[in-house]
Amino acid sequence: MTAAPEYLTSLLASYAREPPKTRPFVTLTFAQSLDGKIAGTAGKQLALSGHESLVMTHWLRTLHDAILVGSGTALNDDPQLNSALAFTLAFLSTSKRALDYGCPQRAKLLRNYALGSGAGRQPWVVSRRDADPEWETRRQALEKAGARVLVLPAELESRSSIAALLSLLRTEGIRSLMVEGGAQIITAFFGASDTCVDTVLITTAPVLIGASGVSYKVPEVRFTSPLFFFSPH
Ligand SMILES: NC(=O)C1=CN([C@@H]2O[C@H](COP(=O)(O)OP(=O)(O)OC[C@H]3O[C@@H](n4cnc5c(N)ncnc54)[C@H](OP(=O)(O)O)[C@@H]3O)[C@@H](O)[C@H]2O)C=CC1
Ligand SMILES: Nc1nc(O)c(N)c(N[C@@H]2O[C@H](COP(=O)(O)O)[C@@H](O)[C@H]2O)n1
Repeated sequence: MTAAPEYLTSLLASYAREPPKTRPFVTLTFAQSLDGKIAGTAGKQLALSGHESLVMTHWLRTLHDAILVGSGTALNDDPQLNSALAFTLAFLSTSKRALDYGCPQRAKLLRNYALGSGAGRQPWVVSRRDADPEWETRRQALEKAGARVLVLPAELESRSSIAALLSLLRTEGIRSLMVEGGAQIITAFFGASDTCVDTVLITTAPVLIGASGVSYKVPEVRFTSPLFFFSPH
């Protein structure tokens, strides 16, 4: 397929407009089981999406300026976040733990970038500055390995972490953001007090995982954006 499917381009048609001044357009999208689990016991990565859904996810990656995952997902899954179809740009997290993601032998995002073959763009890591001297050492190591570390500016510290993060990304020229997870990040976006999600797209797989699986929460149902479910998987 050489062009994105019409159902996705029409879903995201409004993203062609100028995004809000304080944030990019945001698509929250992930795959879950019938009992609402996004991963197995102890975070075991699960292939919940089937072929059709993965094609959709890869197209979605090409239709956004950037992809966000939490440091938990980055460290647990070591994802590629690229696409069989085009380039993507990735963010990892908003905190210090993500600075552990600095070993190019292990980190697929850094390896993709280092290959310079068009397989991936430079990963960005968003972090809060930390007084611990170790923070600076880890920042330098991660940048040496090929990432760009963005530090949340002090003036944004008083805002909720999601609003501050989105504001920073907008300032950096990101007009559309695809948020893939994991559980804490999904919960934080569902729970953010400011409206910050434009589209929610959930793939539901016809499987049950059980109580030991990883699940997200919807802290309060104040969410007004339309929900889309992708069931054929
Ligand atoms: N099925 C699917 O579609 C997907 C499944 N997954 C699964 O999800 C699991 C990982 O989920 P989880 O462990 O919850 O990790 P997350 O990927 O949600 O990352 C959690 C980390 O993100 C940072 N974070 C969380 N909330 C905020 C916030 N409000 N502001 C700033 N930073 C925040 C923190 O980083 P720090 O600790 O560094 O401060 C936190 O530890 C994995 O098992 C993975 O396989 C992941 C993506 C998609
Ligand atoms: N759409 C979707 N379906 C699933 O079944 C999944 N497990 C995920 N996980 C997300 O995709 C990342 C892995 O991507 P790569 O294949 O390495 O590019 C993983 O980290 C989750 O963000 N997504």
